[in-house]
This record gives sequence, C-alpha cells and structure tokens, in this order.
Amino acid sequence: MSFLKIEQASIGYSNPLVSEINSILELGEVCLLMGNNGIGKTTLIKSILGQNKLLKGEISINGKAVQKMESNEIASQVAIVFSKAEIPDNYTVTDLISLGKYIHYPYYFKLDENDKHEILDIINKLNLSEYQHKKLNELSDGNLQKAFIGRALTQNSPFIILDEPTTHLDEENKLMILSLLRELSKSEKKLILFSSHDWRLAKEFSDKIWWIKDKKMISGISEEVILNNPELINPKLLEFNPNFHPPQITAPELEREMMFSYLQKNFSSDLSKIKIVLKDQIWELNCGTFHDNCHTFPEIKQFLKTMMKTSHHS
Ligand SMILES: Nc1ncnc2c1ncn2[C@@H]1O[C@H](COP(=O)(O)OP(=O)(O)OP(=O)(O)O)[C@@H](O)[C@H]1O
Repeated sequence: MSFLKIEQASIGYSNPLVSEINSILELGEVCLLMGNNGIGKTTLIKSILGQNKLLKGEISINGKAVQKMESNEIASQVAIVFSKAEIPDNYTVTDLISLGKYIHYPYYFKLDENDKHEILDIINKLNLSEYQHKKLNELSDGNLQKAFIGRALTQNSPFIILDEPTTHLDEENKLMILSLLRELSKSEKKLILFSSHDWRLAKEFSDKIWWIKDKKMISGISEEVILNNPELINPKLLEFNPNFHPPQITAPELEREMMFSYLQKNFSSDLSKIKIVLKDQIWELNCGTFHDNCHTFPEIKQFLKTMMKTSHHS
C-alpha cells in the first residue's frame, strides 16, 4: 500500500485547474512541487489536506480517502508549514514549537514531561537551542522558518507539506533548510512535499518532482522528469532579447548557460551560424572561414564583433 495515492483526481473550483492527476509518494521521499504562479499548487495542497473538495477522483493517505477523514485524523497524518504564516505576538521559539502538540490535546493544552523532552529534542535537532527563549520577531528569516518546521515536527505526523519554505531566504539559509528537510525525510522516514519557485536549487534535494503545466501534472523521479522535459534546463527559458539568436554552444550545462547569458547581454543579433565548443578550458569558435580559440568571455566578444564587422564589409 502506498502512503499517498492520487488517482484520476481533478482539482479546482468551479472549473478544473488541473485534471487527471495520478501519483504515488512513499514515506522517506522528498517531492518538489513546481509550476508557475496561479497554476494550482496551493489548491493541490489544500486538496490533499481535505480542505478543498475534489472535482473528480480520489486522494488517499495511508490507505484512507482524505474526503472521508475527520480533520484531527488528517492532522495526525499531515503537518503543514505555510510560508505566509502569521507570527503570533509575543511567542518564543519554544512556544511556537510546543504548538505542534496542540493537535493531540483538542480540549485543553498542558504539556507533560515527555512532551517537553521531545520539544527540547527537536529544538536541539534544528540547532535552535541558543534561540529557544527568543521572541519570534527577533529571529532571522532562516531561523524563523526552522521554528515553523519545528512546530510541524512536534506534531509527529509522518507527512509534512511545506508551501514555499525557501522564499525570503538568502542562498545560505535556502541550502540549510533544503538539506534539513532532506535529512529529516531520510532519518525520520517522513514524506516531505514542498513547493518552490527556486526549482533549479530545489531539484538537487528532491527524489521526485510534481510539475504542474498546461492543466496537467507531470510526476516522476526528479532527474527523469528533467531529462524527459529538456525545456526545463534549456537556456531559452532565460531568453529576454527577442533579436538575439544564440550560436550552437557545446559545453557542460553551466558553462553553456553562462555563455548564453553573456552573449545575450552583449549581442542583439542572429549568431545561429556560429559554433562554439568548449574543449580543454578553451572556447573554439567557428563560422565559415572564421575561427579562433579564446580563453575568456571578453575575448569571445571581441572576436565576434570583429568577425561581424569584417563579414559585413566583405
Ligand atoms: N477560493 C477560491 N475560489 C476560486 N478560485 C480560487 C480560489 N482560491 C484560488 N483560486 C484561483 O485558483 C488559481 C490557482 O491558485 P493557487 O493559489 O492554487 O495557485 P499557486 O500555483 O499556488 O500560485 P502561487 O505560485 O502564486 O502561489 C488562481 O487563479 C486563483 O485565483
């Protein structure tokens, strides 16, 4: 039996936003949810949480249809971290993380010794011990995000969903949060589903990708989704200069992308007849009778400008 199963589901409001969704996720996996603004990512998350009625199909968690589960039963299976969460006034890190226990005490809220122990454990695991008595509004964005993840962890559910956990974070904190999520999924055998617009980085930390596009959801092993959809890493995605046509660039992904970026900024013309190949750290440029070997990007620019001037005059 699969932990999360989506079968022939259509999600949306009066009209479907995404239809024929089929996918399976297991405990111990990290899945990246990606797609353009307004395409239906949050709606999908709400549908998994049973907060949005499905237009068709079924979503089940641990063998049970979400639509048939009570909200506290869903909360025992899934914890959610929203990026736009309100910061409760005057709460300390420990207060916020303790809140995760609330779902287990629906009528009153008193932590026993075991709970307190567990909360301290989670604070330590998240490297937040030096901030445990700090007010939330005194924390850096990265540590605040960790505290919200801490609250989800105290809930002790096998499945955690995070809506854009890395927005507002600098590169270092992004890496820290993404490695933390991956580590938690592996060491605690949790299923982690998170949405991100920063998928170039996020894909490095995810086992699977859910990509919503054209009202459908493409899903699979991260690397296979990218291999089967080369447009994802095509530098054309970053195209902004309509008069620029790139040369044929043969180089590893990063070098190719950097070359594309540099040329696009410096040329507003058709370079498609030019071949550029990176070999042993040297860029070999060829266009008909013109050829040159260049070491640096400015050298390449100089060569191309001279070549274009010469061929224009001849
Ligand atoms: N309660 C609602 N009733 C009707 N339409 C809604 C409702 N909530 C959201 N929508 C619409 O559904 C579409 C998808 O919204 P959703 O928030 O799921 O997108 P998203 O992919 O999460 O976007 P973003 O990346 O910007 O957060 C949007 O066009 C939105 O206006």
